[in-house]
Amino acid sequence: MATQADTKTLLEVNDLSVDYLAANGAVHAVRNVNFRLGRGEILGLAGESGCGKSTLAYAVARLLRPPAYITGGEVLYYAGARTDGSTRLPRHVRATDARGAIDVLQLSPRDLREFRWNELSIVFQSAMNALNPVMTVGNQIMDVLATHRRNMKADARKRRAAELFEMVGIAPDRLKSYPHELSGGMRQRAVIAIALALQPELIIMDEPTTALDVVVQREILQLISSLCKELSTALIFITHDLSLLIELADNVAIMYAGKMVEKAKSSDIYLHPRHPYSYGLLNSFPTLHGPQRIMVGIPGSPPDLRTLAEGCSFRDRCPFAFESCNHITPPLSPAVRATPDQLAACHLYNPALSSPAPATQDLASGYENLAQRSVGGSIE
Ligand SMILES: Nc1ncnc2c1ncn2[C@@H]1O[C@H](COP(=O)(O)OP(=O)(O)OP(=O)(O)O)[C@@H](O)[C@H]1O
Repeated sequence: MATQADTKTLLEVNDLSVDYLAANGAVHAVRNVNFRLGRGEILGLAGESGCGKSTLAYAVARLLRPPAYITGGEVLYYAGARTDGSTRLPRHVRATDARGAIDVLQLSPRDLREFRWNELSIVFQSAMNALNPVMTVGNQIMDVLATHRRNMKADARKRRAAELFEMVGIAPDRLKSYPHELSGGMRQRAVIAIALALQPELIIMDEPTTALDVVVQREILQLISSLCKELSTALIFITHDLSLLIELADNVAIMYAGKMVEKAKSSDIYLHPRHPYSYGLLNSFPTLHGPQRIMVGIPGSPPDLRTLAEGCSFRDRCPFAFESCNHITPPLSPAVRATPDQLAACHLYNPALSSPAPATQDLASGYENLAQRSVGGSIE
């Protein structure tokens, strides 16, 4: 748990759970998730569709609406002073608990607004289509500044808008353009400029580039990650492009059935994924660099999130599942000694239940055997 002395932690999520209360039963979309995000850290969230990535990201920003309900846990935010010594939150919002944290889930609606605008920016999947079509993009940026930086004079707002456009690689004379006069890539860059306008400490991006072609997607994501590095802004981002995620994020968290099943440095996940699901996911994408692997998809599909029992949720699709996986839920914990920061929720790394821990090659062989059995028509 972070303490006041731990100045590197920006966000700490403890035991967070979210349900969607649907007519046919509660969907347990996020289940007891724990993670910590450092200042300026880029964390990529990956996992198949429906595994709870967006729900987790929106829960952290407290953006969920019914039928979604946060059923447990806490989201702690360590505001701290910025590198320039300033702090933007009003004094009463900064009021901290003994650990020096703001409990985001307990903020009043007014304080939450202050928190969101000053500390956090969110870029949604279709953000570039959410720009106001009857207002120039320049005026949209200046509007944000006028509303939230009341002391800023009109000239300074103009200068700041031009500076932001330059930062995201658009010529400042395009500030006079209306959204329809900009290409998709430029509109997305304008959205990023707006997200950066108030110098947030944390940006959350949910598939920010899905509507763009792959070349522009890559450019935009590279721009986002280099700006975050330059400005020491922390970023949580979700994209289906796992190879890009690994390239741009410092750390990657893999989600499955509402749980975080692996979290590690990008390079560790890439070179030696520990959780069989992470291995399967990585292997579903062709890679240009790094170790050659035979591509084998993960058989089956994710479980119904309304009827989850104890045990590992991945067991029915896992080539390595054994007895304990059926009834003991594996905790997210260090997998092997060589990479202590690499956490995996898998019994294969628990010496009390299974030994020895598998190497990446063993994971590969397990999937290959499964594929061969499947081709031979003998898969159970
Ligand atoms: N309004 C809703 N009512 C009921 N269930 C929902 C609702 N919204 C999402 N869910 C369910 O919650 C689970 C998690 O969804 P979520 O969108 O967070 O996953 P995701 O990993 O972000 O998926 P994607 O990559 O497709 O965006 C899914 O099973 C989904 O069907």
